[in-house]
Amino acid sequence: MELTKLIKERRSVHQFEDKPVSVELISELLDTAVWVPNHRMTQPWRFVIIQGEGRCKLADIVREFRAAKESDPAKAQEIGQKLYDKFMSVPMFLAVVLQVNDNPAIAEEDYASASCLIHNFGLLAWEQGIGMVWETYPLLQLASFREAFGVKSDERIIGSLHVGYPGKVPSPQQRIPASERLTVME
Ligand SMILES: Cc1cc2nc3c(=O)[nH]c(=O)nc-3n(C[C@H](O)[C@H](O)[C@H](O)COP(=O)(O)O)c2cc1C
Repeated sequence: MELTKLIKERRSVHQFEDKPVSVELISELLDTAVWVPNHRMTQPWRFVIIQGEGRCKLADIVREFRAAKESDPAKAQEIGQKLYDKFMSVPMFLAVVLQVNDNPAIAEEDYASASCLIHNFGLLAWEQGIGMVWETYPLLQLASFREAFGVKSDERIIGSLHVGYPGKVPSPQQRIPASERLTVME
């Protein structure tokens, strides 16, 4: 697909077909996605995929986490179950894990570089007919959620990517043209 079209037509996908995604394909796409600019070439990332039955553990954690916020047990059960079902409807969870750098300047550069990587991956996936959404929900800081992905204490999950074949593609949200925000100085 032409790059301009790919960039403009990619959407964040929230609803997926009940169809597995090939780990081999995702691994190949990630091998391409890592060709990002990366100051100091720290390459601080790694990736963890949870799919299939493995999703039950995540869905359980989410159900418990959300239900604990409700005082009414019936409401807790209902909302918790809704989230459980939502998580089970995601074919693949792909956590992007960064080694935390103690130097704030390097940590910021690392995050910038990893963001490029995630967008690369989103575009490459879209080209293959696969959708994703980059999720940054508070669960990323939850000990049980981090444990489920095998994240170590000096690591950070910067995104839980929900990946799958789109069940529904959202309408585009219009962008303000950059030309309206452009200042040229001579
Ligand atoms: C750093 C970052 C974090 C995001 N976190 C979430 C999130 O937690 N939940 C969500 O639904 N979408 C999240 N998104 C996706 C945006 O909501 C989405 O990109 C935006 O609505 C524009 O839609 P589009 O990607 O389809 O153009 C995130 C995007 C970025 C770049």
